[in-house]
Amino acid sequence: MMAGPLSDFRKAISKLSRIDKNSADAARARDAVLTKPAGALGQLETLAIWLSGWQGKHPPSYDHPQVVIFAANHGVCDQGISAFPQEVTLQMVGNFESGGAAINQLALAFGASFSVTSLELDNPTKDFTKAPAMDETECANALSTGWNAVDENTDILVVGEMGIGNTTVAAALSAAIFGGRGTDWAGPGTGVSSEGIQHKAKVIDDGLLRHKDILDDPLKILQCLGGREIAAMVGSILAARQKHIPVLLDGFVATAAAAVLYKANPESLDHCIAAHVSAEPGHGKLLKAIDKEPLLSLSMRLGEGSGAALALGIIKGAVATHNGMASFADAGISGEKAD
Ligand SMILES: Cc1cc2ncn([C@H]3O[C@H](COP(=O)(O)O)[C@@H](O)[C@H]3O)c2cc1C
Ligand SMILES: O=C(O)c1cccnc1
Repeated sequence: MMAGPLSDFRKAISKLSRIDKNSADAARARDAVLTKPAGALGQLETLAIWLSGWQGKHPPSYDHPQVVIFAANHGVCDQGISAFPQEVTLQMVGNFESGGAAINQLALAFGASFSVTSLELDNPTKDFTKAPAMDETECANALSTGWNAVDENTDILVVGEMGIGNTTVAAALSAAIFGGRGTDWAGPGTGVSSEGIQHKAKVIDDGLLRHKDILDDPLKILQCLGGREIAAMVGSILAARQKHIPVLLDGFVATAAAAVLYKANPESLDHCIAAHVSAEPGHGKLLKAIDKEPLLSLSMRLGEGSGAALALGIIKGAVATHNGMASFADAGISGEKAD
């Protein structure tokens, strides 16, 4: 094993916690006796069983849902790859702090705690077409920030981001991890034109070429082509795994963070559900590559954890029905007729 700033994270990825089969079995057994035809609550049933297994307890809980979002700036914005200027990242952090963003309202609607963590907004990462975006220590620090943001008593975690330029970064990571060129993964993001998308694709190709020698190492891909908020999301998803906390994945950018872990160890996302598929065209493709079916498809394309926060409502419904419904025996209702 390579020593160095990233080695603790490499170790964590190679020693993942496992699902608690006893809790999942207990949930499956209770699900089978609830007052409904078998399977009639569809994915709400499988979600309750999945939650129990990954929370490592039965019944599953929805007492402390947590939304964590991370904000950072990207040197690759110098290449003119976003419809918005970089200062919007800081301005939106102000909006998150005063409760005015979409994610604030969604977290509030589903009773989740909310925090935003800024990662050196006045010190963008390096332009990945010219140099590694981060050095190993910077990348490890961002991973640690994400790791430490996850509360011990969280029962379901949403991770999200704010960082002008980060759909270009997510597309570069996707291409580095799963192959293809910039045109396969670049999309409009905040709203660049079709020429803008072509330009993004070229910038991504330049980055892939510059870093061609490290493309077999997912954490080096993160360091060279990623960003601080994306590394922080990687750290949070990994911390959640070690703390037995299931995770809802958001859009293209959050899923690109998750894909770094998938590339390192495909089992590392078993505690994660894809909450939605974003309208950003690369996202559906990326979900297929990590073998995840999204719960929702609502043409959202915001980031901030917004699609994942919306899916908290589904998780809340799954826990409420699983934990609160009567069994056939309790309610004195006749079971299914024998053939
Ligand atoms: C006002 C505003 C609020 C946002 N909230 C999330 N994003 C999203 O858009 C950005 C990525 O798009 P691109 O790669 O095209 O820059 C990220 O900050 C992402 O979180 C926003 C973008 C804007 C402009
Ligand atoms: O799907 C996303 O994560 C996304 C899409 C557009 C802009 N920002 C984020």
